[in-house]
Amino acid sequence: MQVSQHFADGETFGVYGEIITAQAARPEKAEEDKIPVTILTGFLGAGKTTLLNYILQEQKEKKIAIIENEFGEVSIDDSLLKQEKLALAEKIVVMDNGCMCCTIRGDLLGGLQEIIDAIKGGSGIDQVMIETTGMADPVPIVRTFMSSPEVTQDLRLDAVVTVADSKNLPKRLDDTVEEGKVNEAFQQVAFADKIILNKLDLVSSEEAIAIKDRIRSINTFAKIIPAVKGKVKMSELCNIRAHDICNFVNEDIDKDAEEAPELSHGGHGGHEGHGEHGGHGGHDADCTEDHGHGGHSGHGGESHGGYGGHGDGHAAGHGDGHAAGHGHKASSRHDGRVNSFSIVREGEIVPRRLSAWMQSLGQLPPERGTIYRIKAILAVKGHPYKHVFHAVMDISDEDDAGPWQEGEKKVSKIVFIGKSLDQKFLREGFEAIFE
Ligand SMILES: Nc1nc2c(ncn2[C@@H]2O[C@H](COP(=O)(O)OP(=O)(O)OP(=O)(O)O)[C@@H](O)[C@H]2O)c(=O)[nH]1
Repeated sequence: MQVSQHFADGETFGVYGEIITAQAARPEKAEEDKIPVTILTGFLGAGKTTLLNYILQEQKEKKIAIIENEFGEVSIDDSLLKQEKLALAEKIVVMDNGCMCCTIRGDLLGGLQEIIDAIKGGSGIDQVMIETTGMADPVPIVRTFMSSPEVTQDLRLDAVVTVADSKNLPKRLDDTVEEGKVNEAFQQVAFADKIILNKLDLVSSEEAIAIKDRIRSINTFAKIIPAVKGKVKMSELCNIRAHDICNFVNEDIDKDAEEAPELSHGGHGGHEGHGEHGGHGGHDADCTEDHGHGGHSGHGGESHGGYGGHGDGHAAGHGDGHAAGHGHKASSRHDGRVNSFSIVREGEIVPRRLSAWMQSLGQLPPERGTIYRIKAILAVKGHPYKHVFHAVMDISDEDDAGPWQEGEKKVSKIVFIGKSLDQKFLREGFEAIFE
């Protein structure tokens, strides 16, 4: 399905290749009236169940429904934890199928429908958590969600939250995976809107900082929350509107620059590193829609230089209106397999060029890398509103946020997360859509 966005001057643009959009199927109900859904992901044993139990036991202000999938046998420990959960949750739907990426759609839709029925039946459920045990990445869930108007009529995808094990995540990220397989730890970090850095009691403060930096190098915009035994505030997990792209306008990209001001000296692009681990594939042929990426040696940009900045720093980096692709987060020292970078650019975007560029991104040739996620706020010529764009793999959503204020600098920001991304190519492409 291709979606076009109409601008004041009558120009249109279609975006990002073949797309399933929430916008196309957007139901009438106001977003704030829908029940938020959090996808909880994380490596085996990272502490997802512990976190859920903590929330259910300690923070009872919400009535939570849980969807979880079971894989194989669970330990006695797990069973006990899950029994507790059963007693405390408002409703639990268990999906117990094998290959999640093949069966997710029907199962998940069935589970969500049960919950929607319970909501309509007056259960008072005001939060849904989907626990993704045994699953590499949340994309199939996001995809199912965003392409199912029967679900999005009543529920709204709030955030993908990943529980990371501070002790073991570094090892998992260093794992060499067989050719054609994905390193799941990278996926889980890359697709997160928020990361709960759990088990901090098991590491030194140096190790904690190192893993935080490493997470940041993979995912520029996810907020990282420190935790022990999953003790995080409910407000950190639920109703955070991380998937509400309009909410992104004032956050995310700038936040990163603020966090690392000492790194901010916008002005030069990254140099390329090399990732010997190429693509990754799915479980089987049927899974490739969600997991299949051709295996090939790739190169990934190591990012050096600060995050170009904003406010004054930004003006210094971009004031002359060209300075392509400047300013991005210093990081990605470890490898070029999965990383993120951002571009901030002042000026106005030509709608027709944006259209062509977005479409080309949707069909990025393998040698240019694989885009996992994009978040962007765009200043489009002739368009009075901030245009926001959010893509998870090939699933995208776009909308208008607030209007540009009188005298406000027209600054566009875009963040990419992906594998073996050709930064130079993407930066030049972005630069070329401006007037
Ligand atoms: N030391 C320490 N142990 C923790 C922490 N959080 C969880 N654990 C323990 O880690 C083990 C795994 O925790 P779970 O909550 O079952 O992890 P999970 O991610 O749900 O595991 P799966 O469902 O098997 O993927 C349990 O023994 C927990 O008690 C923590 O912050 N510190």
